[in-house]
Amino acid sequence: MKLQKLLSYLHSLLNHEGENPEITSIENDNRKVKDGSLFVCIKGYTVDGHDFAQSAVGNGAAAVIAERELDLPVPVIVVRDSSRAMAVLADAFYGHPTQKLRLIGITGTNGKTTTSHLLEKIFEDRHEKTGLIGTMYTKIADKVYETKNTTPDSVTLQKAFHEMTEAFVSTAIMEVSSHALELGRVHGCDYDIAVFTNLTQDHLDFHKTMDRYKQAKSLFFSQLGNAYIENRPKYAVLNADDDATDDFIKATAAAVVTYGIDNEADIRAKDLKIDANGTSFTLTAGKEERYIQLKLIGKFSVYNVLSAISASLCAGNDLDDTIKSIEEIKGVAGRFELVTANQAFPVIVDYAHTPDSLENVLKTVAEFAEKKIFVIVGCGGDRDKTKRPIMAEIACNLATDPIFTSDNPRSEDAAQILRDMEAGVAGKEYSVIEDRRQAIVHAVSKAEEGDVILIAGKGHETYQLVGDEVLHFDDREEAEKAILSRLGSA
Ligand SMILES: CC(=O)N[C@H]1[C@@H](OP(=O)(O)OP(=O)(O)OC[C@H]2O[C@@H](n3ccc(=O)[nH]c3=O)[C@H](O)[C@@H]2O)O[C@H](CO)[C@@H](O)[C@@H]1O[C@H](C)C(=O)N[C@@H](C)C(=O)N[C@H](CCC(=O)O)C(=O)O
Ligand SMILES: Nc1ncnc2c1ncn2[C@@H]1O[C@H](COP(=O)(O)OP(=O)(O)OP(=O)(O)O)[C@@H](O)[C@H]1O
Ligand SMILES: N[C@H](CCC[C@H](N)C(=O)O)C(=O)O
Ligand SMILES: [Mg+2]
Repeated sequence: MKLQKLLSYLHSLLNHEGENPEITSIENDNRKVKDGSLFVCIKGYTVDGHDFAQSAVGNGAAAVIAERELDLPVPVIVVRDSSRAMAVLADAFYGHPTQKLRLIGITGTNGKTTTSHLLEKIFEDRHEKTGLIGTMYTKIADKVYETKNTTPDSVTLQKAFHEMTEAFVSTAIMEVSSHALELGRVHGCDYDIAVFTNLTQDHLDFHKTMDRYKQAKSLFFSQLGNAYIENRPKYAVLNADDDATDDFIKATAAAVVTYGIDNEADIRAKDLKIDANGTSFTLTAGKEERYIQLKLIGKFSVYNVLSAISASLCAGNDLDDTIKSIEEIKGVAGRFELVTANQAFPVIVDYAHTPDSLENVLKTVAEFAEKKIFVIVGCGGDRDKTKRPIMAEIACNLATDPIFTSDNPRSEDAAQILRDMEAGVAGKEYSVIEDRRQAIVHAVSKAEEGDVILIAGKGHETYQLVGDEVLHFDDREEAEKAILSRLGSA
């Protein structure tokens, strides 16, 4: 696409006329620039992309988008906010791909990955080709790509959508993080259905206050279509049991569908029965009523199922087909995943890394644990420090044997993170075993029939981030090794 054509999408009052090279790609990393790239300079949290503009030109950049004038031998287009300009340009460069897809976005503190996988199953059972973008990976039809962020930057995102349209994907499902909303990564995405799971504490290192965190989430609903087009309805699917929903109802012009358990809702679950093998409940959807039996465990799973059913109905799917798909789902990797190696007690690996998710998952474990509950839990480095003492307190209140350990210390000192956790539990009973492998071995060696071990925080992760190193580490593998070693030496 020609530079001038691309720039016309910025709708800028400033005159950008001038040279008009052919643009071959949009890049914000000078190391990815090739001949004809448009290089976008982004002032990041670590470095300033403007410092790499010269090198980008050296690598072949045909033009540069920047937030200030730069002395370069190629056209430099100055914009107010280069991240936002990048989103506009990426959407245009890739031919507005989300207008050609049914796009379902999911935001909320917990449950995004789980809900996205429930929806993926529902649409795949309808024989649709699907795309999925989220924490675990980006999946385009049958191809799976590694991802760095839950919601990637706008260029990576639009490129993925473009590839989806080329692969005849009809429904794309994606997690929309609050960081992405705040930083404009999803500008240009034309969502058809926007789902809200819940809002509880996390990411205060980034958003500073819960109110600002809520405002970031609110952007998702306020940016959802503000026109009423026949045959192109827009839906906001909201959790009636979460206080933030009232604000999102006010923020959106889209049709609102609510789901819930405790409060009145369009799609509601009642008579929940939860045990170690699954969960059952009665669903009401308007005048329809169905008995549903899930292999998924816990009240929080029912919320994810309700939001997925609601989104599916908004997409026009049949209720009974949707329920059939949901009832078949065994689980999502690293979410309440059982490690079984013939041991006498359940060992569960779960991705709870926020106060609310830890509380939910421990309360669920308490519903079927007959004796002790061991929880192995840590808190990530370079992340919200204020959640550390709270998570430690929840672990001590809801488990008999809490063990604090490391979870991706990143640039921080692992021992200091543990001290931050301990600040919340003075006088309570707990152990500290910094080495996560040893913490798992310890719990496995102590547990007996009737006990439950919960290994929280890393779920599907296959690494431990220590400093700049990515060390292979998988809770599921470690638990299995520890169990086999105990059984072998018994
Ligand atoms: C705080 C944050 O969101 N950071 C994101 C940001 O990184 P940054 O600001 O540090 O970038 P930077 O390294 O300063 O670079 C600035 C610019 O210079 C460019 N550069 C940099 C170096 C170089 O040699 N050449 C070069 O051109 C970079 O490409 C970039 O355009 O831009 C990067 C590229 O898009 C992101 O990968 C990175 O996410 C980091 C990895 C991250 O950890 N983000 C977390 C906080 C996050 O976004 N999490 C949410 C999910 C949270 C949840 O729901 O649980 C997510 O959506 O992933
Ligand atoms: N609806 C829910 N409400 C509260 N907690 C939940 C809910 N769904 C899942 N959880 C808990 O949160 C953990 C993370 O779930 P999931 O990965 O689906 O969330 P996420 O929103 O994608 O998280 P992230 O933002 O880190 O990607 C689960 O392992 C479980 O402990
Ligand atoms: N998306 C979350 C994942 C946290 C996972 C946990 N293991 C940690 O490292 O804190 C984050 O980046 O904050
Ligand atoms: Mg996720």
